[in-house]
Amino acid sequence: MKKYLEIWNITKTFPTPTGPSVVVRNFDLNLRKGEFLSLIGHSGCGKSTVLSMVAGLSEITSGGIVLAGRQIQGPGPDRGVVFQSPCLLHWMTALENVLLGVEQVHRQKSRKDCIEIATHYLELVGLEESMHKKPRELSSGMQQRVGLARAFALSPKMLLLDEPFGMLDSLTRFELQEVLMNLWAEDQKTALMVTHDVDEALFLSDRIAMMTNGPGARVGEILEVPFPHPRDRQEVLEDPMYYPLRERLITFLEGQAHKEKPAEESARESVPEGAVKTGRFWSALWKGTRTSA
Ligand SMILES: Nc1ncnc2c1ncn2[C@@H]1O[C@H](COP(=O)(O)OP(=O)(O)OP(=O)(O)O)[C@@H](O)[C@H]1O
Repeated sequence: MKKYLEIWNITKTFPTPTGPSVVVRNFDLNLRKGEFLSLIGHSGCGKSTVLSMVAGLSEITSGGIVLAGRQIQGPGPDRGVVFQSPCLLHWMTALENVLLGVEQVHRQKSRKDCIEIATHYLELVGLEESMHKKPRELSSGMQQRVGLARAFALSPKMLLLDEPFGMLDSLTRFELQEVLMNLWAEDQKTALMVTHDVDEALFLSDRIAMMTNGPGARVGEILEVPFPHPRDRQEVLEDPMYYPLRERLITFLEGQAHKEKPAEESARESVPEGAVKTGRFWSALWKGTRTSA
């Protein structure tokens, strides 16, 4: 496989009052150009930590990350990041929020051209009627559409999505999964997404990397998702491969839930106050067929 993103043997240690806490250890993962890969695992295993190292927002303790042949050494416009909350500037309209990044990335382009780019992506996410509204006039789903448009409009080399629909209700989440799929179909951006939702991962991804539980988490297994693009949700759900693939994900995660931590690591694991994550994943998993946090 030709590697576009190479996460090579990374370890991340956080200092804590009771000693260093190793969140991920010897973590390897490669993505090819244009691939959509989801990272799935239990709450607190280190998914967001990995994503923020790729975003350049968190330092790597050891190992390295290379994107398109260049080592990542900090944040940069070559990576568009979408978080759970879009964090829009409240005094600017949707268009101005998108334009801000576009003008910074395309400094050589005229304002008119930049407006065209921003408008194009806002139209793609279905906000042609609302692009002159301010965030407070938009629903949370519409705000996240602006967040997606903003990330794609930067023309980044890759997209990093950290539970982008985690705060939305199911119907809005489905709608936005379609929006993301359409954006991705137009641009074929290499994408790394963190999610708790196995159905979301199966609908959107080419591959799903399953993380072991921390401390010292790494990729335990990788699942190929064979459904052809463009995908239609109903067709995906009716595909005879769908439930066996879903079962494989759940079996892996269930296996991790029952695995004991190595005594040495258990003793060293320390969760600082305020950084504790809840066990939302598993309570949600067994409450219904859908597995989202
Ligand atoms: N700045 C920090 N200092 C110390 N420990 C941290 C810090 N940030 C994260 N951690 C710890 O690292 C571990 C992994 O956190 P992370 O947010 O990456 O997990 P996650 O898999 O994304 O969880 P969730 O699915 O609940 O969002 C957790 O135990 C967390 O408490």
